[in-house]
Amino acid sequence: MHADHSGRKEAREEGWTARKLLAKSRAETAYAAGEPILEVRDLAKHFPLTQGILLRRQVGAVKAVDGVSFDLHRGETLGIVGESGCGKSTVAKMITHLERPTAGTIRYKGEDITHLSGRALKAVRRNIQMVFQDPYTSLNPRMTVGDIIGEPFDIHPEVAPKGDRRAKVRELLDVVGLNPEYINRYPHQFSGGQRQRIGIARGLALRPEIIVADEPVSALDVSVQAQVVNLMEKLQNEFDLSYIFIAHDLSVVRHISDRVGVMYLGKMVELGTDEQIYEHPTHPYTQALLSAVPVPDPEAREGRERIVLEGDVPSPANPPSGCHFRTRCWKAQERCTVEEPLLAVPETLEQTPPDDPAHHPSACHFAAEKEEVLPSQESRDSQESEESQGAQESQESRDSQEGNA
Ligand SMILES: Nc1ncnc2c1ncn2[C@@H]1O[C@H](COP(=O)(O)OP(=O)(O)OP(=O)(O)O)[C@@H](O)[C@H]1O
Repeated sequence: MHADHSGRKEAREEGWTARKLLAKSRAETAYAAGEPILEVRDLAKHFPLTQGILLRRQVGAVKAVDGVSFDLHRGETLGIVGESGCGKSTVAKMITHLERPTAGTIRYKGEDITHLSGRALKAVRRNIQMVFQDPYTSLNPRMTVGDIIGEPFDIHPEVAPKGDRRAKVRELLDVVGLNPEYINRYPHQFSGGQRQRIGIARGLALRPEIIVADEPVSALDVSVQAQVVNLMEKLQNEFDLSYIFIAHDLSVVRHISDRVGVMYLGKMVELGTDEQIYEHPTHPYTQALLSAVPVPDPEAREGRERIVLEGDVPSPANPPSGCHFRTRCWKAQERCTVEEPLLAVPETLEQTPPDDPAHHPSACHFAAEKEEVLPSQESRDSQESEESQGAQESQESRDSQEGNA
């Protein structure tokens, strides 16, 4: 009986292993055929809101991320942009397994990694590293730079055996443009830009394939921001890296991104190539964000219309029904209250040819390029209709005068 039981167990385990191997080889085949390196589908994170001290009752949830989908291709940089609190960092934390998703899937090279744990998770984590926002707080002030950059080797000793570590750290310092002689210095002995280089060196230590950079330059002076962005571009080419580059400002990601996703209140509202987002935005929120980007050329600045959004971003604990942006949108209508627009090529733009830059996913029932949608255009429309009504009335009065004559 016992022998029979263990025999069945073995057979079951063999079956599992065979199924796992089959799934893995299927995943690898799919990836080899040019699949995205990372696929994120319907990702959600709802943080429970609780009440009471002893009996913590859940009274609601903060919908920090609420159904976000995108792909990342090898060697590509996907910029993710949106105002503070829209869920960018939570997306980054779920991809790097610092937060567990409430729903949705994350696939890495075709393999579902959403709920991995133990050794399998450790192996994947090596390939997906994070660079944090604030180089002033993310580096331990009591550790030397050598220890900070070399710390990931404690978890993955196979990458750098003990005797090799200092040499590897020196190499990494050199790669990010810092003097390898600084290996024994402490974070406070470096400037902000240098500290972010240390953070990047640490992110590179395990030779990852994907780096998720959560606002890596937001805490730096503008002049230093460009240097760090340039460094990240150089490293991308050198190490064949794919980036998810998060920022709250569209102008920061423009230089480095191949594609850009715009987030608002837990949702991705527009996704497109550099040209589609910056030159042909169709979602009112993207248009508003772009209108706030500083323009150095005074002539271009003069001809530009600024869209000032009214009100604050609503609470993700109680987002508006239908379209989350409708409470601040000048185009909102009844349909926006009841029907949530999905991130897809909108009905209003379906007739445009696929190679038209306006033809890209935008979560708006009334998506259209800016010149057609600005309030000034609406007022021009009503002026025109008033004028045509006036013209019609004067024609009628002329006709009646002629008739009288
Ligand atoms: N652990 C948590 N518990 C409860 N709510 C959280 C938690 N982490 C984040 N939130 C909430 O989720 C929402 C999204 O936060 P998140 O940090 O992802 O936004 P963000 O776009 O990255 O903003 P920022 O640029 O300010 O970091 C916010 O309303 C935030 O308060």
